[in-house]
Amino acid sequence: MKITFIGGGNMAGAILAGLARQGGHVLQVVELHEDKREQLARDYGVAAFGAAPAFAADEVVVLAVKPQQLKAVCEGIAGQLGGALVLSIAAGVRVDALSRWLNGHARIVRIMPNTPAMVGRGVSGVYAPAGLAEADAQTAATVMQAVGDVVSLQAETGIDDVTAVSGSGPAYVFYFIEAMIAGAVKQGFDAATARALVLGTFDGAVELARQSPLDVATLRQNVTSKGGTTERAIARFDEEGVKAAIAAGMDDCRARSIELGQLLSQD
Ligand SMILES: NC(=O)C1=CN([C@@H]2O[C@H](COP(=O)(O)OP(=O)(O)OC[C@H]3O[C@@H](n4cnc5c(N)ncnc54)[C@H](OP(=O)(O)O)[C@@H]3O)[C@@H](O)[C@H]2O)C=CC1
Ligand SMILES: O=C(O)[C@@H]1CCC=N1
Repeated sequence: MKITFIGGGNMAGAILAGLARQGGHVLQVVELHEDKREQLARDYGVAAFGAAPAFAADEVVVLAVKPQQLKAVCEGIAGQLGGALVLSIAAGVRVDALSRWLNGHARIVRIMPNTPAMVGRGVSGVYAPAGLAEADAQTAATVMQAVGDVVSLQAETGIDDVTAVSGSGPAYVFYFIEAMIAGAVKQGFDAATARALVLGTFDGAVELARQSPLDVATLRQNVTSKGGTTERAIARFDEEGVKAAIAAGMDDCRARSIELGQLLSQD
């Protein structure tokens, strides 16, 4: 497949890394910054341009700029799309706006990926509008399956939901990891040992949750001896409202996705 990314930032780089590792694709990127173009060409062997080339109907164009930049980008490439399949990974911006900015183009799929795509462990929500050819929906899923798991979404609002869970989710996990590393350093460990202890704990706990027939609440209870040490830690987390704060943060994330859609999909 010939796949061109418009925007060569964090998320495009993560997906390109996964696609390059899979091999078998012609990969291109259009990116404003020369240093990023050079790095992407060096790291993943992609052809990197400062301006969009002309596309053809058997190509895939991935819109990977910030939502606020999308209208200008779409209007800039509308005349040279050549009927290509367009995948948008931008938060918020809806298919109807994309189609309008792309002169009525209808081959559009929305995707909400996440950065673990970089190591082939991404999770993506994919929304293909009703009326889109099944083959196009399948192509979008196939591109994202190259870098991880794919969840098909029946409604466009599902993109907002996925954003709050897995799209932004890696940041929540890194936030928790940061907090635990800081806590380990406070216990007296040097930074490298703290990192090894914490990442090892995350790896092991996730793998155990995957492999165990038990649900995660039971796995947590199994660590928590009556009258023991974990009980104290969890009691403090509950007292401080950690679970409620996480749920509220996810609600706010989803609300921002909807808000971005409303703000940016109007023109
Ligand atoms: N980061 C993430 O974890 C995720 C991001 N997304 C979505 O992916 C999209 C990209 O996000 P992210 O990679 O983080 O953003 P970045 O800002 O890292 O990447 C976008 C890149 O595109 C460049 N750019 C801007 N305008 C153009 C243009 N006209 N032509 C070519 N390149 C251009 C930007 O330059 P400049 O910096 O100068 O503007 C920047 O280098 C967003 O819409 C976001 O919602 C979705 C899921 C997860
Ligand atoms: O923070 C953002 O807006 C993007 C979308 C999902 C993850 N990063």
